[in-house]
Amino acid sequence: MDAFAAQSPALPLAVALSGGADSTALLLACAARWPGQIEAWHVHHGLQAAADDFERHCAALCQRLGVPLHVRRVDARAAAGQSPEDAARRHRYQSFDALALAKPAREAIKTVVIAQHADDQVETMLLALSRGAGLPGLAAMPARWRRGGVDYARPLLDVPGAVIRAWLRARGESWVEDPTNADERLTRNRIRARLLPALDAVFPAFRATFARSARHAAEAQAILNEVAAQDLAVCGQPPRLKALQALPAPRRANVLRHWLGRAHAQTPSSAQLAELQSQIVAATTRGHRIGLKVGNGQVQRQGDVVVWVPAARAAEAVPSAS
Ligand SMILES: Nc1ncnc2c1ncn2[C@@H]1O[C@H](COP(=O)(O)OP(=O)(O)OP(=O)(O)O)[C@@H](O)[C@H]1O
Repeated sequence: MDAFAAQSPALPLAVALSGGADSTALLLACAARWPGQIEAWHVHHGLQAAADDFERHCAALCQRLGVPLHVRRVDARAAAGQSPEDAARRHRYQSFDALALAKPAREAIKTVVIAQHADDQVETMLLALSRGAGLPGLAAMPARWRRGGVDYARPLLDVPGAVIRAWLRARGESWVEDPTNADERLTRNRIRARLLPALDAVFPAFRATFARSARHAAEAQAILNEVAAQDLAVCGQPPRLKALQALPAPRRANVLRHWLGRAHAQTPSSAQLAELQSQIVAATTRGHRIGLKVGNGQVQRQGDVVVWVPAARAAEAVPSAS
């Protein structure tokens, strides 16, 4: 299991250690490969009774390996309308940001490694497909990205989960089993328990082929982002109505999505984008208004341009037309 064969990460490196099988294996592999250059980061979510077991396992493992362990405690309870997994992930990355900042520059961690594997990637793609996601969703999890001046990597992304567990067992290593993994009320767990065995039976190479599709989707999305940036430069910010009307429909959708995402952190649904497109195309005279609720605000026409205004200001200006 040489997860770093393709590219050596910048050191020193932190392993995001949950105490589960995958990150336990990743820590063991990293500590053997780069002794003295590794530390472990553990986030105590405080969500389940098992959280203390996870922390104890991490502490014992790190002590045995001589790896410094940094633990952060968070209250990762989900806000209204937020899934518990999303809340935990958000708190986790905020903790990683804080841990990355906690060091003086000369000792700064250069790379953080996360232990998601090939099965996790397939599950993420299937979840995206089930929601009718576009390319960004189908691209699933990137193998590398940058956040807060630190490189993040998922070196196990091509390794099947069963290979990781077999590797641990062969070494007599233990880990903590997350009790929620068996809970089939969670869609991801149903996918793991029911769909992956079926896929294995029909398409034995599905992990590799799905991963290839995810990479194709990520590459195609990168090109679409470039085209959108170029089109937005031509349309201006906020975009001019006439310039938007001159674009073919798929490129107009692409640039609108890009503009709303980058400039306003809003993600329109497919239905909203289709409605916005028809309002833009129909606005051929000065008198035509545009008004459509998107996220927590509204897209409106202001003279020659299209703007997005937050809900409070939208209410003052134009009555909602959506
Ligand atoms: N509490 C945590 N503290 C630090 N890192 C975490 C924590 N939870 C998850 N991670 C990191 O994020 C990755 C994905 O988390 P996820 O919850 O999807 O998997 P997991 O089942 O906990 O994985 P693992 O088998 O490694 O524990 C983990 O492999 C680990 O690298």
